[in-house]
Amino acid sequence: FNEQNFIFQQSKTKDLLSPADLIPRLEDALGKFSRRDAAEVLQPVRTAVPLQKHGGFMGLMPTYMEKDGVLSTKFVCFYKREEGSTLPAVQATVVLLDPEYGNVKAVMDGEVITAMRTAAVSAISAKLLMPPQAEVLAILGTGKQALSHCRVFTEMFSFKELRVWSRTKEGAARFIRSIDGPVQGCSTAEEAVRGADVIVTVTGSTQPVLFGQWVKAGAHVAAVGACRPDWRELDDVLMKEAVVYADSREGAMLESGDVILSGAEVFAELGDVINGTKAAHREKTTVFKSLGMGVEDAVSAQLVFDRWKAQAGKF
Ligand SMILES: NC(=O)c1ccc[n+]([C@@H]2O[C@H](COP(=O)([O-])OP(=O)(O)OC[C@H]3O[C@@H](n4cnc5c(N)ncnc54)[C@H](O)[C@@H]3O)[C@@H](O)[C@H]2O)c1
Ligand SMILES: O=C(O)[C@@H]1CCCCN1
Repeated sequence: FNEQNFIFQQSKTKDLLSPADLIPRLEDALGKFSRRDAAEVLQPVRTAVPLQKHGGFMGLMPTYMEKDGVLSTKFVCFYKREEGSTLPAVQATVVLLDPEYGNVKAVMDGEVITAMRTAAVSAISAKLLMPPQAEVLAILGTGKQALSHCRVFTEMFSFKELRVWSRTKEGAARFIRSIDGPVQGCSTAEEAVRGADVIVTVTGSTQPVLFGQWVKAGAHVAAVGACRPDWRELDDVLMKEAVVYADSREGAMLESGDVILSGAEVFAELGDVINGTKAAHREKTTVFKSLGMGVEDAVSAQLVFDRWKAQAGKF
């Protein structure tokens, strides 16, 4: 393994991935995961190794899809960042292997994959769970995930109004400069979410930033941050009032402070809704608790690899 072509840097993954191509593959992968058929998807809950000295974790996210012949793992480091910090909260690398021989097929920058697949899965949750005729989208947080969610959600849906909130003025200003199209910067999270039909929480917060009393009945919340058992983004009121969906039930029970500490029940996985085995309660307030799964990285990395092979006329 020393051929340069097999290292996919950020610019390459960016060129080769698009939400339109990725979304059907992610829907298929979420459905397969929820069937718990070991020949379709083997994906243990992520192993998180604490990096105590640096306020972070290294997550290992292996996945094997026997029928599809896909074997991969992501290494992801994520950190609790203090206000004003300009360091990234998340850094990731995805390794794609040959399941028959165990050799490495490709090493890919994981930043674009993580940003796009996470936003695409949130968009799938909104497609399934948001109220009909949703008009207002609110995003809490203005980092990388906020930008990718904004891109994917505006590509997939036609909201009439987009609002954003950041804990810092600079964060909101940077976000507003980075995107095309109108967006309303809000000075409080409450102002951003009051009356919103869809709310995306993409902050590095470890305390609730979204409170049930602000959320319109019937709204859909895609909750993407707070991925440790003692970290929160949502309060108990919201967790208890909403119908809660997760990407992985086991993941949510082990990793999500919002689920564990509120005592809320996970009603279904997104894959159960895709498979038609659980209902999509669009008429109720819904929360999709996203923690991120290796199988999402596996199909994204495979897509990058397939597109590259097709372009390069390889094999
Ligand atoms: N579910 C998933 O699959 C998945 C994937 C990637 C990232 N994440 C999580 O999403 C979150 C955002 O990731 P990112 O890559 O966009 O990070 P980022 O560092 O680019 O952005 C983080 C944003 O959160 C804000 N923030 C940080 N602490 C806050 C606080 N205490 N209160 C309010 N806002 C705060 C920052 O100002 C910034 O706007 C992180 O929690 C990350 O762990 C989840
Ligand atoms: O699935 C992921 O890639 C992310 C990384 C950061 C923490 C939460 N999960």
